[in-house]
Amino acid sequence: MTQTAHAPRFITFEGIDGAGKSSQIAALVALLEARGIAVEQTREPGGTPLGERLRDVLLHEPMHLETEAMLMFAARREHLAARILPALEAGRWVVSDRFSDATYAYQVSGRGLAEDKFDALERWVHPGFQPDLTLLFDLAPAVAAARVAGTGNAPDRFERERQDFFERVRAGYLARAARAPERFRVIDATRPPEAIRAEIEAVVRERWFA
Ligand SMILES: Nc1ncnc2c1ncn2[C@@H]1O[C@H](COP(=O)(O)OP(=O)(O)OP(=O)(O)O)[C@@H](O)[C@H]1O
Ligand SMILES: Cc1cn([C@H]2C[C@H](O)[C@@H](COP(=O)(O)O)O2)c(=O)[nH]c1=O
Repeated sequence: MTQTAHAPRFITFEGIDGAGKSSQIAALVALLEARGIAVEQTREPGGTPLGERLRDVLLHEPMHLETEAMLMFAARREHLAARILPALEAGRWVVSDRFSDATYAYQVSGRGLAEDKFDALERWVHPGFQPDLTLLFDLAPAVAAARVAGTGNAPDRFERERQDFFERVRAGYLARAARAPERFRVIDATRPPEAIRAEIEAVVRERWFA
């Protein structure tokens, strides 16, 4: 396995559905690996065998909002225990497509989960632990929806939500980013992929390789 001289970092990608995270995650992982850094690429909900089963339920079965929030955090608890924390302890960087900011944006802001219930779950599942860097892909829901439609894939339970839902999710993400500006980098996701890739490379270089 590749060894790294750098302290391992936990980097997350966030944004509404269709924001364009997937290909940028692959580019960042390739960039880090080219520097000799061992990287664990993962996603939420998911990232473990149990988490992937919960993902299937979460993306396709209708359920009560609090059930949805608790299942997101149940999958996350498993993800932390089985994947994220062991990787960081072993010196590997972790790049995750979504983490708890998604629960804040989708369940609290999007669906109206009580904020104190979110806070309690977050404190329970990962007290004092947050990503080192969160790249928030920001764009108008109409643009993101056109991208999702363009993939030709059958939309899941979240992707079928209306535009006003995604307006609230977007606002929730931006509010959370404003409360932790040192952790977040808000990316203008309307730009061409190459411009976004260059910005992410610059952010990572400035923070850890300058
Ligand atoms: N910067 C971009 N400009 C235009 N189209 C893009 C851009 N980035 C990605 N796309 C296209 O938009 C679609 C969605 O991209 P992608 O799957 O990367 O989004 P995502 O954020 O991972 O979505 P989800 O959260 O729904 O999985 C894909 O067809 C992709 O090719
Ligand atoms: C972690 C997390 C995710 N979601 C939603 C957001 C997306 O619509 C799906 C995951 O699909 P993706 O293709 O991997 O983006 O789940 C959520 O509502 N709450 C969460 O905590």
